[in-house]
Amino acid sequence: MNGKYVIAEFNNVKSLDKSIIVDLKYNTTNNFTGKRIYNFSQAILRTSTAKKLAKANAILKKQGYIIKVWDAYRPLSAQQTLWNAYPNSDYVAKPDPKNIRGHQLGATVDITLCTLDGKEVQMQSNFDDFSSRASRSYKRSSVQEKSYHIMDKAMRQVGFVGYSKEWWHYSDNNQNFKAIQVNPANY
Ligand SMILES: C[C@@H](N)C(=O)N[C@H](C)C(=O)O
Ligand SMILES: [Zn+2]
Repeated sequence: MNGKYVIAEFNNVKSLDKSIIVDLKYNTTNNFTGKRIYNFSQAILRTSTAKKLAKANAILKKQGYIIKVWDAYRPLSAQQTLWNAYPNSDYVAKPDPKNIRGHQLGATVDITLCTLDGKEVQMQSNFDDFSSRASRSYKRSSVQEKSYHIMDKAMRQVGFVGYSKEWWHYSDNNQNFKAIQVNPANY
């Protein structure tokens, strides 16, 4: 990324709560494309969205859990690469420069839950399992149901809305942000 990217009203989630675990899957080849999609390791979000995530993490910590972030702000170019790899709007939002939203706005985050020692809890599917297994209405086992509800309740409590087809995908209920391309490495 180059000079057209500017610092704006974004925050690195770890600067608000360093206990949040960040493991950006698209900064690795361990994602559904098998390719590295971008080259930064910072999870950044709109400042007010990041504050909500930190609040959810504080709620979860009292219950013995920590949030792990798999993806946060996603540049438009990255969204295009994901769309090219899997052009199915049920599972990947089709990028539209005239209608920037969700990850590309920095107001959406992909997460899972870990225990306080950093181990992922059992969820109903892997990240980016683009099948009915990922659906919020999937019939979960009792262990999966417990983890899902603990995470979902905390996220809803602070103002996130879960996407029906992907249990890991949460959008801030405020998406009223001016679209801007930034370089997460600057945060
Ligand atoms: C690609 C997947 N992790 C995801 O975030 N999907 C939604 C629909 C999106 O692309 O915004
Ligand atoms: Zn997502």
